[in-house]
Amino acid sequence: MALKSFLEISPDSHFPMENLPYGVFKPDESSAPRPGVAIGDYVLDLQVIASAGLFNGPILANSDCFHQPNLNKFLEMGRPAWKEARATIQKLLSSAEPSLRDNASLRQNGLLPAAQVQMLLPMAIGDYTDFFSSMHHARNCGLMFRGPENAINPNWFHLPIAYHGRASSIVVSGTDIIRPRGQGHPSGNSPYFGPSRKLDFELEMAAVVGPGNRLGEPVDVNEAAEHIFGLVLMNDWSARDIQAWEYVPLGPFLGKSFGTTISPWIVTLDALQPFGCDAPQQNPSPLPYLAEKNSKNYDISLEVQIRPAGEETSYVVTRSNFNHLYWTVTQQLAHHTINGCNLRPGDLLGTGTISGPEPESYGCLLELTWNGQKNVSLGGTSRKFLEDGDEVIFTGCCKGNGYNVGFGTCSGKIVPSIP
Ligand SMILES: O=C(O)/C=C/C(=O)CC(=O)CC(=O)O
Ligand SMILES: [Ca+2]
Ligand SMILES: [Mg+2]
Repeated sequence: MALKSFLEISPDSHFPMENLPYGVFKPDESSAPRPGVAIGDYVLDLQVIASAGLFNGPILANSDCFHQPNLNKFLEMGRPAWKEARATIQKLLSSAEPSLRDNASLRQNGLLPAAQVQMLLPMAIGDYTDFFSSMHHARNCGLMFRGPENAINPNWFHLPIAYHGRASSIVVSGTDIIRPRGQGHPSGNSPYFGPSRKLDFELEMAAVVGPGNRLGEPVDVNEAAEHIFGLVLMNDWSARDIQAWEYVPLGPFLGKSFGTTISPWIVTLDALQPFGCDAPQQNPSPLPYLAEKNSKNYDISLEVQIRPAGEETSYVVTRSNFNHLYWTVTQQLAHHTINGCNLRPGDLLGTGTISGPEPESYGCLLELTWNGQKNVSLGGTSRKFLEDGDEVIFTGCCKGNGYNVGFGTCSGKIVPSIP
């Protein structure tokens, strides 16, 4: 049974009372960024709510965490603060609670139509790491880049492989992506330099780090969930021609670092809790430091649409699910810290491309077109890789009984390379 708010919330909304995702926004161009929570078609301004003294629980009453231009301070406070904030906001928005419902001026200042505000990156991201945790994606990339002999390296089944990404070029949904220029090396030819000819998306999600750990003090895998505030949708834009030529032996560099897009709303692990499901059986069993008492994934349906340049209509090119990940986000986080590496509040851990087993569930054009050998159809037109003007739109949603816990969208449009 859905929780009841005094606000009218459509049953199709991604943002009912059960969700309450956090973001950062500006009410208008001239105002300062502040934290907010999405509720139906509105954004609840947490700075206004805090200034009105309505965060009156023991942890948040005297905190300035919602008077900040990003969520980092709140992320650092950890799960007790997150739980207190969620309980307070759920109560404030409920149909039975008068303090906001019956206060017209507070509603006027504190509840803004989502369509009118400008969303920003929700946190300052110090470091960004991208994992490689879908077995289907690993196998498909391996087949294309390395051949059938060693499509998946033996180490893949023993540890969550990752590379260090570039934090400075992470942008919020809606930001244009400039087609990168770089070197490619078609087989049998000399390298060329120019605009990427094989620009791709990668369907991913990412974990937002909470308190983090001190340098030299790893996080236990069974406590790793306490360090994850929530998840966002993520597009790890990838230039496949640049990547294929540069990545041996050190891994992704300029083929990935030109841009990564995340959705503006962080859906908390607390909101995702009802959608937890068993993670895949791991064979061989992981080493003890990666063995979880409770190995959990989430049932999150994911979809990618492309709106071709100059068209109003967008077309679904793939459907996948977060539960296809072989390595869980908690294993990823524990593994990241096992050598003593410190994670800090606001760090971003990409899951890796989330491909499922069927060709209709592959998470990037490289796999969907098998490196340009076939086309994906977009109504009257088709693509091997992205063209200038194409907009790529990700959505993610958990289906509850009579409600959704959704992520909204994560989108970006390709604009031409600089001349
Ligand atoms: O197989 C490779 O060499 C690399 C493939 C990727 O592009 C992987 C990557 O960015 C990680 C991921 O998204 O799973
Ligand atoms: Ca990736
Ligand atoms: Mg990227």
